[in-house]
Amino acid sequence: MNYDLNQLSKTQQKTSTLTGLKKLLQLIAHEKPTLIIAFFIIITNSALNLLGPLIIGHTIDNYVQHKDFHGLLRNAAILLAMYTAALFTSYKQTTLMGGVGQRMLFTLRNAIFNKLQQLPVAFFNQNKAGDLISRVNNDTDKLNQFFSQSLMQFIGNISTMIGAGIFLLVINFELGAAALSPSLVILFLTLVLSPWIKRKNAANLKSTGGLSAEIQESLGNFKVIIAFNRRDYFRKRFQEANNDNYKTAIGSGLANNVFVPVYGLLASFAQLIVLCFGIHLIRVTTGTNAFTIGALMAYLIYVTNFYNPLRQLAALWANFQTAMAGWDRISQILSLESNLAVLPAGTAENNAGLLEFRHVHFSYDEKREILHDICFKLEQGKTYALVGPTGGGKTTTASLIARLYDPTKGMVLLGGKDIRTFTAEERTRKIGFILQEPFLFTGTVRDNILYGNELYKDHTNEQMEQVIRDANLGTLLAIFEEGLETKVLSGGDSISLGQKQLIAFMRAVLRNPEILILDEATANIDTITERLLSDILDKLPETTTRVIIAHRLNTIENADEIFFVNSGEVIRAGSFNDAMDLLLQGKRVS
Ligand SMILES: Nc1ncnc2c1ncn2[C@@H]1O[C@H](COP(=O)(O)OP(=O)(O)OP(=O)(O)O)[C@@H](O)[C@H]1O
Repeated sequence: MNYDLNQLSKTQQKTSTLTGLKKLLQLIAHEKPTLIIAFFIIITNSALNLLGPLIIGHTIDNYVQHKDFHGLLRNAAILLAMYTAALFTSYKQTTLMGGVGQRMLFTLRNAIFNKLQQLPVAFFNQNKAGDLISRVNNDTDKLNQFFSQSLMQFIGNISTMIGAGIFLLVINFELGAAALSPSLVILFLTLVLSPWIKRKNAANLKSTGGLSAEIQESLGNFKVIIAFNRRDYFRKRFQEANNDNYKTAIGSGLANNVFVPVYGLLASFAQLIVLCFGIHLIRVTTGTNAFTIGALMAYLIYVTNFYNPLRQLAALWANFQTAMAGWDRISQILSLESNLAVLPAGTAENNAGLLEFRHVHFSYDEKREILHDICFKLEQGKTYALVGPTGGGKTTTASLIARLYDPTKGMVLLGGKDIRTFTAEERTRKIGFILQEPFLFTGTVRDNILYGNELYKDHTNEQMEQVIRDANLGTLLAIFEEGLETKVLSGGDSISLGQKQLIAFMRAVLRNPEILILDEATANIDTITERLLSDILDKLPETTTRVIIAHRLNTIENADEIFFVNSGEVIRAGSFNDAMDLLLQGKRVS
């Protein structure tokens, strides 16, 4: 299954703005009461602002022209009260929507992070961490900016525009229609150019993700870069990514602002129409139908009330398109499903052994099959060794035992049942995997040993030390100067690689798994400590099955059975000497 977010099929990648918006609104469905209150507040705000020009027109015609100072003062007081109320509603709306935006950001980041936790290893093989970080941080923030700052302005501006439009048409239909006609050009341009604007913003977000991936890669590998003096190479790669980001940022900036001058021009044009047509109407109309100077003033203000929000909408529309482009990138993650689904529980087969590979085929991608038609069984309590040349497929075989991947064909059975019927919790309780490159989290040795192990989480350090001694791991813990409280930094740079492997070893053994897989788990450990580990392995419960991958043959001397893994085949090597022969000759015995 393809998990590369930057190579998704066109249909997976492209969602229309409307579908995207609908999905997004589902995410904030629980905010409905707040949104409704905010909506009414904004409508009130627009209504208060829209009544202003009517009162001003009325004041000019009835009080200013007749020099009625009392009437003028009364209307001025009404206007002051209305504008103060508008200020209050505007403030209230900002605080309400700011809260919605932040809560949405919080929910969204949680949703993405939870989804990332559910996705299979293949997803992380195919995507760069930097790009994922950019999606979780940068793209969600674009949505937050739109929801907390722009959405209500958006609604407010639209309602002000609609209100102003209605007033313009009701007071004098012909003049109103003439004043509104330039806005049709804007509507047309908006409809035509929106997909282009969204595309430009999507390209910019993608290149920001690429830039973030580049930074992450060079920071994560700084030792290699310094050791090989490859600073120039990474500087060049960063410059290219930065250059790309710069170009796409210019492109999106241009697209986002392309409307602004056009809006300004059309707004001035509309005012000119109102002025000319209005003066003409004042000249030609008389009596009760007379078009007054007050009406013309009100008209000019309504035209401003109509076109100013329209101009602001240009900027808001760009925010909206950026938010939608960000949302597309986020929903690409949210819509992915793990291909490691749990199947309904079935009945266990008899005589299936503890673990069985039944005609298993596997490939990481469509290009090359790594394992071909593999069949073997592992029995309870036995020790198995996987040996073979580098790149032969040992780690891949072990990864399939632990269900980090599913076979592309065939089946892996655990306790006689399809391994896919076990939940992740059940599976990880039964199978412990010490990876070739153990990863440690920032915290202490204790935090890392207890990672994913709920059993001892409430134990005090003294109780934990006793548990560790009982599991024959006391000598390993003694290697750490401050014992359980020894500090560990993410990536584990504060301790040696061998020490990391010891922590990973303790972590796996304390879970007391039915199958313990050690993938080169002693590769970085001195001979004396290695012997310690070997003793600990010997003292594991008799029922524990051990699967050991090792390049150093002395570590597999005591294995009950040795498998030779090479070129997509896993075959029984027979005795230790046969395995030696196979390794030395690079071929198998028949
Ligand atoms: N994530 C991956 N994506 C694509 N191909 C992979 C991936 N991991 C391993 N491979 C390929 O699969 C083949 C088997 O790799 P594997 O890691 O299983 O070998 P190995 O026997 O464990 O090697 P080593 O002794 O060096 O650890 C190799 O050709 C490797 O290039």
